[in-house]
Amino acid sequence: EEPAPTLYDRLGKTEGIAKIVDGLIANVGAETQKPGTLMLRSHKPMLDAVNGVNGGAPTDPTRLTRLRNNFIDQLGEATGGPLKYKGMNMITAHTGMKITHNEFAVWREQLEASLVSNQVADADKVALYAIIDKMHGDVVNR
Ligand code: HEM
Repeated sequence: EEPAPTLYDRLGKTEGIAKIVDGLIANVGAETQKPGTLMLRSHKPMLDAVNGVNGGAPTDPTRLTRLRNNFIDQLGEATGGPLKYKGMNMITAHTGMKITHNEFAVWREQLEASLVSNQVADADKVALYAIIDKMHGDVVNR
């Protein structure tokens, strides 16, 4: 008998998780362009490194790609897939950003919009949010 599909399988394996992460990144990127947005503050150092400042050369053009690939690995591992997260732990990755609960909530709305556009089933969203929300304390107020 076949083993029950894991959350990793139900999300569409690495390809499905990559689409979710790319949707999140696109949504957060669009959010950082809005006037008065909460999301620019925490993301500005990374965006400056990727885009360069005042027409200057980027100092770290692959920084966002590394975050993307690390996030895919992290979710691919945490949902029961064969991927292995090799990035920083969540406390270290977010220390110094002083992310507020409110900023976390906006980021979570960007994730929600990606889950909706990728047609993730409600039960799978609940399972994914259980993973995400467990990390709230490691990400917020660091
Ligand atoms: C549970 C929720 C979250 C998870 C799972 C998560 C995951 C990650 C991961 C895997 C990295 C890359 C670490 C590395 O490359 O070693 C990262 C970096 C980052 N996170 Fe998060 N994150 C979360 C919430 C947030 C929130 C709410 C914000 C801001 C509103 C945020 C902003 C950032 C930024 C700006 C970086 C890039 C660091 C840099 O390269 O400068 N994260 N996050």
